[in-house]
Amino acid sequence: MTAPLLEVQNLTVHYSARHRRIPPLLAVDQVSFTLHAGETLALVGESGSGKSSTATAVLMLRRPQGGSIRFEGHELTSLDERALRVLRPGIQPVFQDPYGSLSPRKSVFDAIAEPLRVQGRWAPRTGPARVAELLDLVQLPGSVAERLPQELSGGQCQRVGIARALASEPRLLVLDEPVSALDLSVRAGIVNLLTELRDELGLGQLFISHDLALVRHVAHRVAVLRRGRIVETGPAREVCDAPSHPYTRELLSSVPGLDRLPTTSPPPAPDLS
Ligand SMILES: Nc1ncnc2c1ncn2[C@@H]1O[C@H](COP(=O)(O)OP(=O)(O)OP(=O)(O)O)[C@@H](O)[C@H]1O
Repeated sequence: MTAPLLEVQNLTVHYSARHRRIPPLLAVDQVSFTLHAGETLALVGESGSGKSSTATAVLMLRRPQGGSIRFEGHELTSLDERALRVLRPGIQPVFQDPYGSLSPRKSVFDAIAEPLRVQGRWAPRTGPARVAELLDLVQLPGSVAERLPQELSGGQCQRVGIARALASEPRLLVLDEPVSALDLSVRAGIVNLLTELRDELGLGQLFISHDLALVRHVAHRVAVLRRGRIVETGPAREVCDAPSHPYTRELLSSVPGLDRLPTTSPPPAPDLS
């Protein structure tokens, strides 16, 4: 079996209270999981369970107070900012709010070109062609390049956010509720795009969601977080169809229409050989 793309062990995240007599809030408590290339691992749990704090630590946007995060064999928690800057392109986020993650004053072209320029991968001859290629990869017409984010629909804007993430040639995408701010009618298109990109490019995906019906559809494995701890983990279909922890059952009972979802075959397991 190949080494995991991402290996998180005993991850711990605290937030200090403003008042020093109040103990720090333990948002993530000894969380461990692995993720392979080509695999989607979903982190689910109700609001405040520690999903985004885990994502923020994996992205190294905030250093955790304890535990280990290994990405492609590098221990991220022991690296300084300079060393992290070299590895950061490999782990890219896609956030919930498609408009909020793009500058309102930058055209789609500039938004996608920016990471290429910052990472020294821009050349006048090849740069524009790479932007066109990335737009094509997220199934947007080249004509959107000159538009501003506010001239796009939410779904188109999220596709631009994904293209911008892909510009860094990541191996891991951290998807923090990537469709929950979108109209129901466009969610399936974005979810299918993410799945196609995962399979085509062999990306690992850490898929954060409170929506178990969606997770059942897109993820290979799921880890259920409750108050910062993983209470249940396993293949997504097994956890969603026959949960063993009462908290997972409670989460599932609040999913409308889960029983009406089409019983399609589960996503093929990634090749871990
Ligand atoms: N910057 C912060 N400062 C202090 N406490 C925080 C901060 N960010 C998160 N928390 C707290 O940490 C806990 C976990 O929050 P987190 O945002 O990770 O959960 P979540 O599962 O992602 O929730 P949601 O689905 O609402 O985003 C919560 O109690 C939250 O109030």
